Amino acid sequence: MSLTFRALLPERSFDVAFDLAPGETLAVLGPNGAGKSTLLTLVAGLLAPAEGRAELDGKVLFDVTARRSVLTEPRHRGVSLLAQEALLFPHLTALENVAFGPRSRGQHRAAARSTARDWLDRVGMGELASRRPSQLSGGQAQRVAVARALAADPSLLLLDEPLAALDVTVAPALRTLLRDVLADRSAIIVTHDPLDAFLLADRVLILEDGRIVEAGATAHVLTRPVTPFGARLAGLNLVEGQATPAGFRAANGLEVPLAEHAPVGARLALTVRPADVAVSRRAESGQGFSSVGAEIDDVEHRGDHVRVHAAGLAADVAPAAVVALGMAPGVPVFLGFRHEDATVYPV
Ligand SMILES: Nc1ncnc2c1ncn2[C@@H]1O[C@H](COP(=O)(O)OP(=O)(O)OP(=O)(O)O)[C@@H](O)[C@H]1O
Repeated sequence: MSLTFRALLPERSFDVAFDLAPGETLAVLGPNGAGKSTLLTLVAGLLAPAEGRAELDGKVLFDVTARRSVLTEPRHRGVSLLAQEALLFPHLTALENVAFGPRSRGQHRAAARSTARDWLDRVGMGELASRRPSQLSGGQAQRVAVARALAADPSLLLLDEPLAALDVTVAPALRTLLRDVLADRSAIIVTHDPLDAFLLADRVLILEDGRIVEAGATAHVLTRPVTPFGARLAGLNLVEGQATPAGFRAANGLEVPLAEHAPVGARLALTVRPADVAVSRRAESGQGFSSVGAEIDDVEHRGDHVRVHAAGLAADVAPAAVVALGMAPGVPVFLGFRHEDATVYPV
């Protein structure tokens, strides 16, 4: 199956277009209010765009212009939605919940129950098939919900933060299950968790204010982010700057020679891992090393290290170094890194 999607919804400042290749899993990320849920509900048919067109495997999901409005009913779209909460029918058993989809698509009772049993086995819930949702844990109920979504044999699976409501002890096993069922399936997963994007998605779409600000193969976005959100996702410092005759120069005064020529004035991005940024009390720029001076904005404890923020950069240092250098907000320091640890690329 393949999806083409373009939709405009001015009252939510939503204007998004993308395609999905057969078997591809797309992760949609972005800050709160970016339009992630809006995208899913438009595909699922719970919301109509002001304008746009979407096709799934040649079937029109919606086709809306100023003059006509074609909207396929949600249940005829070939799309299943897996939400944050399992949302099972409370009065039905796990088996009956999963059989509901095949049954309403016209399968006979026995065939629908057999399909349901197969899916419950696949998600590791075969033995609890006769339980009602109130007798299941959150993780077990979500497994049943996965089985229910897939038993309907959707062309496209939509996942809305499917692991967000689960305990951290249960989420990894369900993530593994999703990785397995998504492997050869077309899916769109909305998530706040970068790990879901790393482990489940082939491609990433980052939305901000109802627009796509970054898109590409997951590995590409994680190594060459161009937005602050993308950089946070990738766990990298992102410094924007431009090409000068001397190399890369950022607004904070940071200068780095360029390995490859870039036309003067070209917009560039520099990324460097916080673990590769060193903090010192004296300027140490020189051979193969650049630094920039600033007062510390914030010092944040993070498990086995401390993250120091200054000059728009984050540096991860050992707790002992924080004490030795007397690092605290307002203290002047220099943050620097070796050129070989930084990546500079055009934006
Ligand atoms: N039911 C609604 N009616 C009107 N506007 C809405 C409605 N739901 C969301 N919006 C608006 O649409 C925009 C996109 O919201 P949406 O819920 O799609 O964002 P999101 O990326 O899913 O956010 P979150 O991460 O908080 O779930 C926001 O400006 C929001 O205020």
